[in-house]
Amino acid sequence: MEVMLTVEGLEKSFKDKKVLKGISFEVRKGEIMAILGPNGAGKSTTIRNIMGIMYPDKGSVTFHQHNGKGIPREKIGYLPEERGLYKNVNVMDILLYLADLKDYPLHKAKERALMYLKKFDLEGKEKISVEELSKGMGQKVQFISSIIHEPELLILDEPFSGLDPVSQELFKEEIRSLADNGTAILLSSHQMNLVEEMCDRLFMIQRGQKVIYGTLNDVKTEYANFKCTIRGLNNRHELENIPEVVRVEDKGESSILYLEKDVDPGNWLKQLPDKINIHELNINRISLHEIFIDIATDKNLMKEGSEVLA
Ligand SMILES: Nc1ncnc2c1ncn2[C@@H]1O[C@H](COP(=O)(O)OP(=O)(O)OP(=O)(O)O)[C@@H](O)[C@H]1O
Repeated sequence: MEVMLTVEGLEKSFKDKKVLKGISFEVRKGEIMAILGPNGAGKSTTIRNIMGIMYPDKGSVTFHQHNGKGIPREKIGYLPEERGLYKNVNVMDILLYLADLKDYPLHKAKERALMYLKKFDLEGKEKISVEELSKGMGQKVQFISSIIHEPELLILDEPFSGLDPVSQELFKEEIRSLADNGTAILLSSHQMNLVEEMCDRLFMIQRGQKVIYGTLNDVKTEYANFKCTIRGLNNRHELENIPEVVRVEDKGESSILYLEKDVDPGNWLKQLPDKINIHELNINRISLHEIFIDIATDKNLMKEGSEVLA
């Protein structure tokens, strides 16, 4: 797949604090690349450096063959973490104004604005002033403003925050459909369930450094060992002594058994001791949410220095 954006060796310090310590990744045409990490990890700083809101101390950002100040910004759409549109302007005017700033033809912008307002349940709201919109409605308008000019690269910083579940679904579907139509998407979000459902590849930062980079499948195969949830009263010690169990978490009447990497769940089940009390049993791979918590809290299911590369 064609590479749209290349981020190479980004380093950034604020005063004497180094916030980015050599961040490198790429975003390809038609894919959703998630950028993940705990609060303060450096996601928004990375995005701001890509957007030219600030410039890195070291490293480069290349969009197609352009870099630095030569990047054609009209081909990029950006939904910043900080929400905010001009307040006393009506919805259509602000959308047309922002499309015009990207040199997008007015008649096409108007058509697309009406189409998207309808899609996001804002039909008939084009004449009302932005300050009359609810927070979620405002966010929908801001999202529309980031895609109205048909950008080739779309950068979304926390697009789902503050949205109700129905609106989250609408955003999710639209983002997926943009990617399917060729837009390269860089998505930062803390909603791991949504990321897991949507993204093709992911890049995880911890303290300004890469900890994971790869396809969702690779990451799950590499880090997401199986876990077995058993409902039934059991002695923790006995559960811990079952072969290939790494750790056991007690949840009252149920226990979660985390299994070693590369365990074949079918074979593992066959050798469960008879004395284990089982009312219900589930085997699943660890979710992205759990992988994230493990890394962010330094519990580390991962081995030192291991990484997945696309
Ligand atoms: N303008 C700034 N001046 C000084 N420090 C900053 C500035 N912007 C960010 N930082 C610091 O850089 C680090 C990374 O911040 P950043 O906003 O990139 O994190 P983030 O991963 O986006 O976090 P969150 O999930 O909380 O949005 C933090 O320690 C933050 O305090």
